[in-house]
Amino acid sequence: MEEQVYPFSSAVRFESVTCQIGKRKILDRVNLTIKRGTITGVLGPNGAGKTTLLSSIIELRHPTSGTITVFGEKLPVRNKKLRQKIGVVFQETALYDELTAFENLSFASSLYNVPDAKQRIIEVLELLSLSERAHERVRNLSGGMQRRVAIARALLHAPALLIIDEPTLGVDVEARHAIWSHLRVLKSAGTTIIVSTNYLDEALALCDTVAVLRAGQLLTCETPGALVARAGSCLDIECSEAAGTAIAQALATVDGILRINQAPTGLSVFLHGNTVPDDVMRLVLQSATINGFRARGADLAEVFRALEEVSS
Ligand SMILES: Nc1ncnc2c1ncn2[C@@H]1O[C@H](COP(=O)(O)OP(=O)(O)OP(=O)(O)O)[C@@H](O)[C@H]1O
Repeated sequence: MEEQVYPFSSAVRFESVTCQIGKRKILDRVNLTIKRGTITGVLGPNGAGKTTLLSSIIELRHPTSGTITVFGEKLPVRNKKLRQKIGVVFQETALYDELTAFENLSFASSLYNVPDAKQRIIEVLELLSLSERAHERVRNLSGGMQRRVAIARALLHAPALLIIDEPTLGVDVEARHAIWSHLRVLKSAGTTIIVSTNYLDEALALCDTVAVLRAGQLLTCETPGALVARAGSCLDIECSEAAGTAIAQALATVDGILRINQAPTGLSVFLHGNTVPDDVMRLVLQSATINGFRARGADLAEVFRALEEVSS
């Protein structure tokens, strides 16, 4: 894929980056530019290479070939200055369960020599809406709150770039929204954020740009809206197999229909972003009797299928 060129200066730039283990390419000639002050989602199924991509920015993985530039410095770098600009939250929160949120942050700030630590801890707890629970043991906090404590810890040294592997993995819906909202606030304060995710709704809700990885290859890098528009919206129609065949025939030549997937229990009709579902439903009802239908956005698997159709 052609590299996306942005008018703004970049926080991170991957140029033809390949990470190979044995014969296997975990990342395969990835070209990607991440703008400063944006939230970029790295989206892909399990094993796509998301964690490897994030780890390579902090030099836990080293490319076999290609170049990674972070805030203008080419990796590998030998000074600690660059590392101090980056905060990282990986899937394991690695908090001390028996310590309070405040004590966890206090311990971390002593390790990283955070200046004016107490004040900064109060600030980050406030930022993540954790002040009221600051003196409770971490093991008594919900999964979502523990995740927020981990994010607070990564922010202690006020990093310009925050990298989070699966920010809302295993947290409930309410906590997901709270985390997204905190990340948006951080972005508006100028922090560049990179998150990996398996969830399309997370990418839609949170990200300015989505880099889609599959088997180590960057399939595309675009806005979440553009990504979803590729797969369009979908009408799931419940009907008999015979009715499904009749509907598929009736819709075969209709403009604005991307594709039709037929199954014995009905069919899924994928519509172009501009197509009005009600117009299509009128044609459906004229051509056969159905048991029911629902309109929905495309899911991640369908977005991948749409991308595969373009690249094949
Ligand atoms: N050290 C290693 N040795 C061999 N294979 C590895 C190693 N590290 C990663 N892999 C493989 O590389 C692929 C990409 O791994 P990675 O963890 O980057 O994917 P991911 O997209 O983050 O997956 P997940 O969503 O499951 O976290 C996987 O198939 C993984 O098994």
